[in-house]
Amino acid sequence: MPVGPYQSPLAFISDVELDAHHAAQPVDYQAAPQPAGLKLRGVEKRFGDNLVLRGLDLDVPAGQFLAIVGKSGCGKSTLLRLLVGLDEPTGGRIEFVDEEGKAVEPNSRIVFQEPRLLPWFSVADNVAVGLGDGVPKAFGRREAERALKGVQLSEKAKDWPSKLSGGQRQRVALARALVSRPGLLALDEPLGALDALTRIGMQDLVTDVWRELGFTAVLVTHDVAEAVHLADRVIVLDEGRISLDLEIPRDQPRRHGDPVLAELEGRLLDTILGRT
Ligand SMILES: Nc1ncnc2c1ncn2[C@@H]1O[C@H](COP(=O)(O)OP(=O)(O)OP(=O)(O)O)[C@@H](O)[C@H]1O
Repeated sequence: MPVGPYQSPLAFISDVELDAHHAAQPVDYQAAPQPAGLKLRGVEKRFGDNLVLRGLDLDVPAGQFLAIVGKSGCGKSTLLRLLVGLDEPTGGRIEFVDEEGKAVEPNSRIVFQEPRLLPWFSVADNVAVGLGDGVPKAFGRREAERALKGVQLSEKAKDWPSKLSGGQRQRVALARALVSRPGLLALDEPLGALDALTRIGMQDLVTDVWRELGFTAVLVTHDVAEAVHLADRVIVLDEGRISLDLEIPRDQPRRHGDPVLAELEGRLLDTILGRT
C-alpha cells in the first residue's frame, strides 16, 4: 500500500479504509450503546458481470450474534462490507432497527484479520483512533484505558505495537473497534491468523465482550467450529444465497468437542460441501 512522504499518520488508516469508515459516522460517544439489528430485503451486489449476492432477505434481531460461513468466494466479506457501510448494495436495501424494531442510525465498526495498527502510535493511542477526530484528549485517553481493560491489556497501554504478540495486537484492534461502544460489530475472520490456543482464548474474550456490551455481532469465519462456538445463529452462503440458517442453542455452557455442537458443525459442513 503506497504511503507518500507527506501524508499525515491518519491518512495511512484511510488507505486501509478504517478511518474513512469511522470519519463517515458522527457518533455521540456519551450515549448508551444501542444494539442495531439488521433488516435486509432483496440485497444484491454485483461487480460487473459477477452477481455476488442474489437478493438476500435476512432479519437479525438487535444484540444477536450471527456467524456467516461458506466456501471461499461465496460473498461473505462482501456482505459484511455492505453491513458496515464500506460498500453499497447494487439492489435491495439494508435497514437498521433497535430492539423494538424502530429505525436507528447504527454506530458500526469492523475488525479485520490483520490488526492494522499504526506502528508509530502507542497501544493506547491506537485504541483512541477508534473514537475518530475531535474528541477531547483526556476523554480519549480515559476511553482507551477502559477499552484496553475490557480486552485485558491495560498493562500494555504505553507500549509500541511492535512489542506485542499477534494475539495481543488483535486484542488492540478489538479494543479500537469497541472504544466507541458500537451497536454493530463486524468481524471479518478476526482470529484467522492466530495459533490454535490463542484463538480459543480470543473466542472466549469475544464472547465476554459481546455479553457485556450487548452489541449486534456479525462474524465471518472459515471455521464452522468457531461459528458454532461463538454465535446464536449461523448462516451458510452459497452462490450469493442463504442455503442454511441454523440456530445454535445457548442453554448450556459451550465446550469444544460438545456432541450437540459437533452435530451442528457436521450439518454446516455438509451444507457447505453440498453433501446434503
Ligand atoms: N471490489 C471488488 N471488485 C470486484 N470483485 C470483487 C470485489 N470484492 C469482491 N469481489 C468478488 O466477489 C466475490 C466474493 O468475494 P468475497 O471476498 O466476498 O468472498 P468471501 O466469501 O469472503 O471469500 P473468502 O472466504 O475467500 O474470503 C469474489 O468473486 C470476488 O472476486
